[in-house]
Amino acid sequence: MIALEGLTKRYGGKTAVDGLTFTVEPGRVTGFFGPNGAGKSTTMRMILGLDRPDGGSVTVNGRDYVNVPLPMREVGALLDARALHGTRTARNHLRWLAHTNAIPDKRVDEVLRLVGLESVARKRSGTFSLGMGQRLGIAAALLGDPKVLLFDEPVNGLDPEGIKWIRELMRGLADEGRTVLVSSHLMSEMALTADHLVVIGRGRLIADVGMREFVRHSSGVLVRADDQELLTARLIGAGASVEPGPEAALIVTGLAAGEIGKLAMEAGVALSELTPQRLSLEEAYMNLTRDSIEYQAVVA
Ligand SMILES: Nc1ncnc2c1ncn2[C@@H]1O[C@H](COP(=O)(O)OP(=O)(O)OP(=O)(O)O)[C@@H](O)[C@H]1O
Repeated sequence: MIALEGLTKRYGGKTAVDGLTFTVEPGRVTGFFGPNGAGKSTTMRMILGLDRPDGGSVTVNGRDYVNVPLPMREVGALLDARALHGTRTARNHLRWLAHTNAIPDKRVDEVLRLVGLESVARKRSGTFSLGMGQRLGIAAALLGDPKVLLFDEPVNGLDPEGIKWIRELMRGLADEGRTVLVSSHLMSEMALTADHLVVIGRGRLIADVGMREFVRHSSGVLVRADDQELLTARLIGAGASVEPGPEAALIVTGLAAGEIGKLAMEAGVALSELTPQRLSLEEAYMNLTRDSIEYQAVVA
């Protein structure tokens, strides 16, 4: 488990991470979402002890990660797959990492097999494609057989086959009871993998929600009625959320179309439209983060 408590990081006058509190639970894939510059990488670096927080705390399995004697056995991380030293072979790169973390050499061949790099194990990593580099980075993360894994934007620049492979790998790791935190700004992709979502914007927590719940909230029903005021009151009384929709319609979330129809009938309200809508996950995510996007594109 990873636990953040009021975690804060400032760079000069800028607060990159602003009082973040959440936990990342084992046995599931937690998606860590936010627009560019939201503070995802900074948070991950603080989890790994690579950056010092200016406030708050973070623990991994109840301990301060900085004080862990053999860190690779505790936490595996893929931070920047492009930051590879190209002169070593893939196998030697991993052997060196294994050696410094008291991990037996045979584990190197195991992880090379696991990530499908056996046939290029003796090639210099500098000759690797982006996808192969990503696999090597993941092999390094898995080397110490850690219970906690962090992946920062792992699918960036990968082809569909590579993306599918990473998705299945993360799923498998979570199914083995490990804690998996994966950052992305691509909701549609991560929606296929994550069971749980933590969304941040401008360094602050925006949502900490189950994927299923997020999906449920991303759908609504468009309603037009002759007495929208009365219907709105009844809907809210029944626990629904009601927002203004296009052309004076209402968008209702939290109740199914059939339940809305029944409520309207009981209230004596005539409906002229009752249409279930489904926002794409990207749209739902945009709605969540709209106010926190730092650099909005200016449309000429
Ligand atoms: N070393 C640093 N010095 C100064 N500012 C930094 C540093 N690292 C990050 N920042 C700033 O902190 C903020 C958060 O950056 P961070 O890289 O954590 O965001 P992110 O969510 O990972 O974004 P992206 O998806 O673009 O990688 C940004 O405004 C960034 O410019």
